[in-house]
Amino acid sequence: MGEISNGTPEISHSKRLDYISWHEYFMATAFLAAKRSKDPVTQVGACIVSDENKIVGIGYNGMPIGCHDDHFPWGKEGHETKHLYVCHAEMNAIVNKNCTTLNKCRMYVALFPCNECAKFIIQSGIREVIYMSDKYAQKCSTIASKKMFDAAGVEYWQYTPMNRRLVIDFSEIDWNSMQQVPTSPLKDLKLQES
Ligand SMILES: O=c1ccn([C@H]2C[C@H](O)[C@@H](COP(=O)(O)O)O2)c(=O)[nH]1
Ligand SMILES: [Zn+2]
Repeated sequence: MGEISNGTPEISHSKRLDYISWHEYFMATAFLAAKRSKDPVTQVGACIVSDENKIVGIGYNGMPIGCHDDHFPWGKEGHETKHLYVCHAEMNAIVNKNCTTLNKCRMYVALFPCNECAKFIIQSGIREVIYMSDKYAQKCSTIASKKMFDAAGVEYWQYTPMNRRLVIDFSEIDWNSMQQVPTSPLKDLKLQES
């Protein structure tokens, strides 16, 4: 929005062109979820999307309900490791689903799913997996995942972002332009109270 000479904001009648794509939106949502992870090494987020581009499930890697983040291990060495306890992002996204079926859905995920998650993905009906990192491509679990996806007909492909950076800077938000304009004294009063 620009400004015309008398100080009145100029409203554009054509649509914005710098909006993000569906892929960017859903992958960014997966990465936003990953920011909730307490894992010091690998933070994973997953976002499940219906064939109508509606988000139907989100998850990140974290300890199970009731297993406090501060009472369970986050290390990788020794007998007591995080791997015994952490719920994977994909599994959490699937169990968090807010619809009856995930048939024909796709999953956006920060890391290529392990073999256990691949089983969940296949059984849930998800048909496509879009991932960013394949850092464990050489591990048996990743090789097994790909073998199962190929056999089950689940498509998977690595996402390459169009934009290198996607920033949400709260300090840049123009709060004045987002405030509701009071229309009546009653509404004005309600706004002041809240
Ligand atoms: O399919 C997967 C595989 C792994 N995760 C989680 C589980 C752990 O919290 C980390 C992996 O930790 P490393 O230190 O990199 O071994 O990622 C997942 O959510 N989904
Ligand atoms: Zn997994």
